[in-house]
Amino acid sequence: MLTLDDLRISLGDFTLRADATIASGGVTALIGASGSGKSTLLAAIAGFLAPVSGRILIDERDMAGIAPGERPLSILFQDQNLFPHLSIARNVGLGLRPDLRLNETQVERRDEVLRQVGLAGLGDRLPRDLSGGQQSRAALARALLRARPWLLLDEPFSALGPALRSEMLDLVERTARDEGLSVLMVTHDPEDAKRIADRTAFIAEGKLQEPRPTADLFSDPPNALREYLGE
Ligand SMILES: Nc1ncnc2c1ncn2[C@@H]1O[C@H](COP(=O)(O)OP(=O)(O)OP(=O)(O)O)[C@@H](O)[C@H]1O
Repeated sequence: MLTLDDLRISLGDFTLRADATIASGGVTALIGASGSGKSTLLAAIAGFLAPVSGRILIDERDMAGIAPGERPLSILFQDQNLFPHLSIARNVGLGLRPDLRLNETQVERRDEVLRQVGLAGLGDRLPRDLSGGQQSRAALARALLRARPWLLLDEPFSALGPALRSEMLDLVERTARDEGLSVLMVTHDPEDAKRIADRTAFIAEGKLQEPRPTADLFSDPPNALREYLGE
């Protein structure tokens, strides 16, 4: 469980408040307009931005003072997920060992995850020799190998066309379920949430609302969400 306990985060003039609980397991979407604070909230959960007040607890452990790399999560961004000078196999292997000294079992595990995301046989290529969708798959493979209980997605697939984006979302959902991960996914697109999110939390007017089952939220949206959806 991810608990945002009376949390207040500031970035310049912008302040976001969050007092909500995000259940473990499955996919939770964070939806809101551009500039509503979705990335800011993810940055705080990942440890890149210290809260002004309040607490972030992951599985009951207070994250205060815990460095980003030590938190029980992986995060994928839209850009800069892969090192351009390292092969795909090496980029992905970093998820297991930052010094890349993989033993035989780890090499097998790496190759298994490459297969799982549909990149078998492409490990020797450099990122620039893969398509955008394949690069997204490699970044996802590395996050999967890190095997942290939470996976945070900050619109990593938004540069992909609609068909590829849906394919990646389905892959995330499937692998997250197979691996027992909890996913927190930022999106500005209600269709992404409806596609894979069990629960959706809406951010508006500087505040995160408590997550609700996705179908319920969209069938009976609060006023601010209705406005956002243009209904
Ligand atoms: N480095 C910064 N300094 C000051 N204010 C910032 C900074 N980065 C973002 N902001 C402001 O913080 C607010 C929240 O931004 P954030 O990027 O979290 O929104 P978002 O919901 O993720 O938007 P988008 O969907 O466009 O990515 C915005 O009003 C933005 O202008």
